[in-house]
Amino acid sequence: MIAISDVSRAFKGTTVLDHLSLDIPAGQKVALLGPSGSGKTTILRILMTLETIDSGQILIEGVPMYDTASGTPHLLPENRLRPVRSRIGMVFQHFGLFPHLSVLDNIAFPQIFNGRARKADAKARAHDLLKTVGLGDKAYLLPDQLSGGQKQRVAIARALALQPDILLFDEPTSALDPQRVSEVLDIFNMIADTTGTTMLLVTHEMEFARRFADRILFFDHGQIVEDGPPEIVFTNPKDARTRAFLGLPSLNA
Ligand SMILES: Nc1ncnc2c1ncn2[C@@H]1O[C@H](COP(=O)(O)OP(=O)(O)OP(=O)(O)O)[C@@H](O)[C@H]1O
Repeated sequence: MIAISDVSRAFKGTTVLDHLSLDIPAGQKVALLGPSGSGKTTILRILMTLETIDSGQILIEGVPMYDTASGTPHLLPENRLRPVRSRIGMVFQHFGLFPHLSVLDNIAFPQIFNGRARKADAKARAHDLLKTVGLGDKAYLLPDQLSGGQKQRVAIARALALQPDILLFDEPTSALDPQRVSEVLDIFNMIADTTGTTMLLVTHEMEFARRFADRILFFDHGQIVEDGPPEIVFTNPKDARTRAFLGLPSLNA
């Protein structure tokens, strides 16, 4: 369970997240949609502790990320954050693979670096994960020898290697052609079905969101203005901003 309570964040005086509250139960598949600059990526970066909050609190499985005793939230020290952080993995838009390491080592390295596995076990697990994402025969290639869709799958396998409870994706399909998009969708659904991982995805692709998510959050100016299952949010949203974004007529028209 992710519990985001009354979180605000401003950059240079501009509010990017505005008293945002949101609970995400374990195992949910959530797509974050909305106009550019509405705060979608910022919330993922905050969950990854790549960014901090100005006010509010975030709990991951009941464990706080911030000390709020002084009134201002301070990120907890590294040793206390580690159990929270180890539950969350992120797949970045441009994959973030190490170009000089083989595909196999890209997946094995974080496990070794994080002290999760010895070299031989990490490599064995990397082989298994490569098979899972359909790249069993690409283990010894370098990332640059793969297509965009294949790199994306390696990045997913690498995130899965650390067995996160929560996986975050920032525009996972933006670098892919339509056929690859559908392959990635299949893999996402397979991960959700077989591991029960909570998945949060920022995307501009409505069709991908519709086919992937069981919950759609529509952001506007750092607030959630629509929250519901895809069959409702895409066909009959309540909020005027969501309707305008989706090209639907106003309810008052
Ligand atoms: N570290 C930062 N420093 C200054 N401004 C930032 C920083 N991070 C984000 N912003 C600004 O905050 C706003 C929200 O950014 P964010 O990336 O969360 O939007 P988004 O909804 O994900 O947009 P997009 O759909 O274009 O990716 C933007 O105006 C962005 O320029």
